[in-house]
Amino acid sequence: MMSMLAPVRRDRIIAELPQCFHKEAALHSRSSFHPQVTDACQEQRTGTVGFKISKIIVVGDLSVGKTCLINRFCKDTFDKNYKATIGVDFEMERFEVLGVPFSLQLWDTAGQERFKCIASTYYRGAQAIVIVFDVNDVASLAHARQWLADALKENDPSNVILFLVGSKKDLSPPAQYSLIERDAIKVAKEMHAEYWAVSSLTGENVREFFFRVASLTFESSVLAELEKSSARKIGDVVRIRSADGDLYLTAQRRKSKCCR
Ligand SMILES: Nc1nc2c(ncn2[C@@H]2O[C@H](COP(=O)(O)OP(=O)(O)OP(=O)(O)O)[C@@H](O)[C@H]2O)c(=O)[nH]1
Ligand SMILES: [Mg+2]
Repeated sequence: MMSMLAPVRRDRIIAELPQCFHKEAALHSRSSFHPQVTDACQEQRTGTVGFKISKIIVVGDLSVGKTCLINRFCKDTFDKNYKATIGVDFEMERFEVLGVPFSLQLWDTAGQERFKCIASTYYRGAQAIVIVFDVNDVASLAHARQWLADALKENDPSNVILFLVGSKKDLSPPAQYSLIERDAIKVAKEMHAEYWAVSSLTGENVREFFFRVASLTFESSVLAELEKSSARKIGDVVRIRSADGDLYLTAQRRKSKCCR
C-alpha cells in the first residue's frame, strides 16, 4: 500500500529531534529522541505508527493567524488579506521520522464565535492541540485557557500534547515582545504546553515549529505503541514514560487547573 504513494518530500525528513523554542516551557528538553524510540525505529518495531495519520487541531481567537500559519508551512504562501475560516479546513502533511513514515492531518478551525459550534464538532480524536494567540493582542492570550478547555472537552487529556503559539512576531518590537513572552510562558507552563513564537509573514520559526510538532507527536505515538505491546507481553501495563519533567502524562494536573 505504501509503495503506491509518492516518496515523502526531501524537506519533510526528520533525522534528529528538533529543539524546543524555550527551555522554560517545553514538553521536554532532551537533546535527542527518547532512546526507546530510536531503538524501536532502528529495529522496525514501531507497529502501526507508520500507517497512522495523526490529527492536530489548531484553535484560537479569530484573526490571530491560524490559517496563515498552516498555509506558510504547507504551501509556503502568505495572504495579507483576512478571509475568515468558516467551520474547518484541513491539510495533510507527510513526514518521515527516523526512517518511519508519519502523517499529520492539520485541522484549521474557525475562531469566529458564530462558526465555533461547527468547528468544535471536529475537535475529537486530536493527538495534539495547538492554541494560537497574537503576540500583539493580550486578550487573545487571555482567551487561550478557554480554547484549551473547549478542545479538551472532546479529547482525553492524558493522550494529547499541547502547544501554545504566539503569532505575528514580525509586528512586535523586541522590547514589547519580551513583555508578552513572560506572560505567555507562564500560561504555557500552567497548561503544560510547549511555547513557540512565530511569524507567518517572514516564516520565522514556522518550519521549526511544525517539525517539533511532528517529532513530539511521533515520539509519543511510538512510546504509546511500545507501552501497548509490552502490556500485551507481560499482561500488565508498564509505564515507560516516567521521566520527571515530561509533560506528556499530566492529565490529573492539567484537569485540576485548566478544565471547568
Ligand atoms: N504581519 C503579520 N500578519 C499576519 C501574520 N499571520 C497572519 N496575519 C494576518 O492576520 C489576519 C488573520 O489571519 P488568519 O490566518 O486568516 O487568521 P485566523 O486565525 O485563521 O482567523 P479565523 O479563521 O477567523 O479564525 C490576516 O490579515 C493575515 O494576513 C503574521 O505572521 N504577520
Ligand atoms: Mg482561519
